[in-house]
Amino acid sequence: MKSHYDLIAIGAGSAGLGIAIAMKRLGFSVLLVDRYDHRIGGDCLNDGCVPSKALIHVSRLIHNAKRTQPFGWKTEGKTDLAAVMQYVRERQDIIRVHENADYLRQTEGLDVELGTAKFVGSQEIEISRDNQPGRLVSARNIVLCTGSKPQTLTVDGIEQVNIHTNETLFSLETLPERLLIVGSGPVGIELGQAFQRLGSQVTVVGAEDRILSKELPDVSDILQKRLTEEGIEFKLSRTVKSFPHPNSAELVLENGSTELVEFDVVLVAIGRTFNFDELNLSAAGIDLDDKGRIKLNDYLQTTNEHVFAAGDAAAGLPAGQRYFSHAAELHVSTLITNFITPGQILDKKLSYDYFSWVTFTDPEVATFGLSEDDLKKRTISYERVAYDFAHDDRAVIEDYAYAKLILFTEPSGINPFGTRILGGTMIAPNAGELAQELILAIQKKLTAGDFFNKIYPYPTASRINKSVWVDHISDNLPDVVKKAVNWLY
Ligand SMILES: Cc1cc2nc3c(=O)[nH]c(=O)nc-3n(C[C@H](O)[C@H](O)[C@H](O)COP(=O)(O)OP(=O)(O)OC[C@H]3O[C@@H](n4cnc5c(N)ncnc54)[C@H](O)[C@@H]3O)c2cc1C
Ligand SMILES: NC(=O)c1ccc[n+]([C@@H]2O[C@H](COP(=O)([O-])OP(=O)(O)OC[C@H]3O[C@@H](n4cnc5c(N)ncnc54)[C@H](O)[C@@H]3O)[C@@H](O)[C@H]2O)c1
Repeated sequence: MKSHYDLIAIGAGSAGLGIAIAMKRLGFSVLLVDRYDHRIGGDCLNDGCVPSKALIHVSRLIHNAKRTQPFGWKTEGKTDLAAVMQYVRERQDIIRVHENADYLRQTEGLDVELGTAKFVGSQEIEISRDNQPGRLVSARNIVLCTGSKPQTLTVDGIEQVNIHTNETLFSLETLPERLLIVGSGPVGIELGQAFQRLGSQVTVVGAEDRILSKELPDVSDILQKRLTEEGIEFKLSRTVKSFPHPNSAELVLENGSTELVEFDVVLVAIGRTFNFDELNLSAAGIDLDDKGRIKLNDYLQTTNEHVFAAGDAAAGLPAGQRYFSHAAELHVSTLITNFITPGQILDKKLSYDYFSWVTFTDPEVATFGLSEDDLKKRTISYERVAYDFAHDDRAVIEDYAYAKLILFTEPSGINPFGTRILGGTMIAPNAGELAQELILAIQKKLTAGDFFNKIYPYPTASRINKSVWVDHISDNLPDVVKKAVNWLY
């Protein structure tokens, strides 16, 4: 193996794999480093997106089977969690066939080194295993793709509790009767619904007064109501004060009063922290900010001009933090564009203006483009257009009339057909798929007229993307336009 590369990627998760493979395919010499072969694929493959979505898939099958009872079917039985986790592992193994060191070496032609990387100079790292002195390698540019790990909960009595994070949860073999989830963000809520559907009694404790606090309150309210109907108990505006007993948690409310909840297993899902401790960042002149994130400029560059960050490790971006596999994809494409663009003046700044994400609950929540907060901060004029699926035939047929689409659009003006979408949120079954057309519309600056003129097969669920405009345009047609068409008739 070489000792100097065009690029070294530290960490082989979504970010590291993405940049290493793309740069190698472009003809650069690339070294990809991760601690162990089985960590290749990072959080997403090993203990994030893939296992959680596989678990959600099985839990949905079980839930849907139970819903056939009113039509004469009898469904009974108990979830065999060992079999469910076996299914999860099998899905991971299928993906792992092309996410492992041998495959990457042989098929992608990458140099892959297994070991822990630490900086020993501004463009030089040492890769060691088992704390033994390791190999020294340098590169023109180094990209930190070291990801994130779960925040730990530090309260009295925690050592006596059967406690898990997303890193250990998927090795459970027996379904907990009572699962206490601390944290009401996407990890807690997605996995909470999955375990409730598998048969656990789930209680969610959240510090804030609503679940999924990064979403609009309208949306989190609808979701919370539906999850409550499925049997999840919510203990919001509360934190865990202590675990006085291996099976009970003392919760503290905002007014200082306390209450006890009983459980068998705890899942902690209270956000993310970073893997910077072993990297010896100071040896390369890489500074952290006061929140422990790597200081970055808009071009994902650290305080060392040859070192960049991507993926969860890039939480210190001026544009804000986004912990998603596809945020890593966006970081990678921005970095590569800038690496191969002549002259810094043409470099692309990282922007989340067209970014989107999906929370894979049932119903799903899809959020895209500029948020209402972004619009207010940037003093951009907008209108809030809300559409209830109660008026949509497909939603009536398939019993999701509770669903909702909220768009932030340009003000209608004299020609409502020319209005464009700026951002929005949808809560509905398959919202993640339904919203893709809206996301493309934002990116390609499509107008209300483009949707209006499209004929959607009846009764496709995506007709909603037109219906919202039909109602909005009808409501906002200026009198002068009505007079003109009446005259023309
Ligand atoms: C339960 C859960 C569900 C999720 N679901 C989704 C989802 O549905 N969709 C979505 O988009 N996102 C989802 N995410 C988020 C997503 O998993 C992460 O944003 C993504 O995996 C981050 O990728 P990354 O490459 O930045 O980091 P990681 O995947 O964490 O990879 C970092 C790698 O760096 C290695 N590393 C760290 N330090 C060193 C070092 N010093 N030397 C060598 N190697 C090192 C680690 O071993 C690791 O393999 C989910 C997260 C969780 C926890
Ligand atoms: N579908 C997806 O794309 C998906 C799914 C899961 C996770 N993720 C990513 O993973 C990241 C991490 O998710 P997460 O849910 O762990 O974190 P999060 O930061 O999004 O949410 C954590 C929640 O826990 C609460 N909390 C913090 N400390 C607490 C305490 N002591 N007691 C009670 N509540 C407490 C916070 O107020 C917050 O609401 C997310 O930001 C998301 O980007 C994405």
